[in-house]
Amino acid sequence: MTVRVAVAGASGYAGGELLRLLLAHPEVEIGALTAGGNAGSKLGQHHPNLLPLADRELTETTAEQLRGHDVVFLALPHGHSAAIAAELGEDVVVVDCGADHRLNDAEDWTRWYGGDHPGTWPYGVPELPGARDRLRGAKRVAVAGCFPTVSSLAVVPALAAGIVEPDVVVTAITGTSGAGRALKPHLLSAEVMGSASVYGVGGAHRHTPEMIQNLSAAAGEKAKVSFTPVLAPMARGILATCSAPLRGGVDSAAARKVYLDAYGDEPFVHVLPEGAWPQTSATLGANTVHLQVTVDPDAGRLVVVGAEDNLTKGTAGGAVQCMNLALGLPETTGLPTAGLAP
Ligand SMILES: NC(=O)C1=CN([C@@H]2O[C@H](COP(=O)(O)OP(=O)(O)OC[C@H]3O[C@@H](n4cnc5c(N)ncnc54)[C@H](OP(=O)(O)O)[C@@H]3O)[C@@H](O)[C@H]2O)C=CC1
Ligand SMILES: CC(=O)N[C@@H](CCC(=O)OP(=O)(O)O)C(=O)O
Repeated sequence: MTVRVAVAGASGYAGGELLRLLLAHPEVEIGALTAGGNAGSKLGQHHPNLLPLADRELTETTAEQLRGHDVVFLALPHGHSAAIAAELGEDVVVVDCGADHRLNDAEDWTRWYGGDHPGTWPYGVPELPGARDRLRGAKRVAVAGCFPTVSSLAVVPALAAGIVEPDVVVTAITGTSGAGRALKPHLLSAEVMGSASVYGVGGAHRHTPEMIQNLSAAAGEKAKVSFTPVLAPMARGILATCSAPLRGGVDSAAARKVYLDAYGDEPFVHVLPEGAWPQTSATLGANTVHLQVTVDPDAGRLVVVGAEDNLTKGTAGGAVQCMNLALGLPETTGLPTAGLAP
């Protein structure tokens, strides 16, 4: 089976990571690569690491360029995917790395992103309850946000098992590539190096409703989420520390069993051996989430720590995993589980 694939937004960080993974995918042939203002330039100018594609020219992001492929990945800023997808036809698999089709609730969309809700597509975290069935054979996929991917995977098993209250605190340290590669003063090296800073504090980050959506579905009731992102001087990686009040007398061993039962058969979500704690470096470039769970008996809280590479499992790896499911390929095809550490 040869799957012809196009990538829109190929000059960006998510597009570059998609291409790195697609180059190693045995069933994929890489077709059109498109961009915005950088259309007309060579891919190698933007991603010198992608040597086999260095001489490929970036074209304009139009439906005309993207048509004629089996799969189209959209790695564009929010708000661009609905119009392009509508022009591509129903038989093409469209995998959207942006936020446009993640939220179920039209009011949530308007509140957090503005404008009319572009509609909801199957949600691209296969390991969440019921998601895999919706992704198999899907023609449209909404890849999850990077923070919701790791924090939902960290908390959903406990909520589904009813061992915690649906009142969750998430503090997640992130590298700067999460913000994309467009120039922004607060991401200059002089601002970021040697410093850690918070942003989107007090429930102001747009990933909060996406987390609430995932956690409420697992809990069977409306969940509360207090989310604080922390920018750290690293290029890639997210380390999310999540906690929630315990229900009943759950100890660390019982909590650990909940997670091993939930993820024991998952190829990409790994519960670390007892006493080992996740570190971002172990997940870099890998389509993995590393988790560890414990109970803080004095605080009466469950504490779960998760690590991922925001560009791999948090975007492009998750996107390729969903493409595999949509096409009926083995879900793990072409996806690394070995990270780049140190
Ligand atoms: N970075 C991350 O960790 C994650 C990103 N995502 C999502 O992936 C998408 C891409 O993000 P990211 O790669 O980080 O962003 P970048 O800013 O790095 O890349 C954006 C890409 O979109 C292109 N582009 C920008 N404006 C337009 C336009 N008007 N028309 C056509 N193409 C355009 C850019 O082309 P040009 O170079 O020509 O400007 C570039 O190729 C976003 O929706 C983001 O939210 C999701 C999860 C995590
Ligand atoms: C460091 C940094 O700025 N990170 C981004 C991550 C968002 C992201 O990449 O996800 P979306 O697909 O929802 O845009 C942020 O916090 O907005």
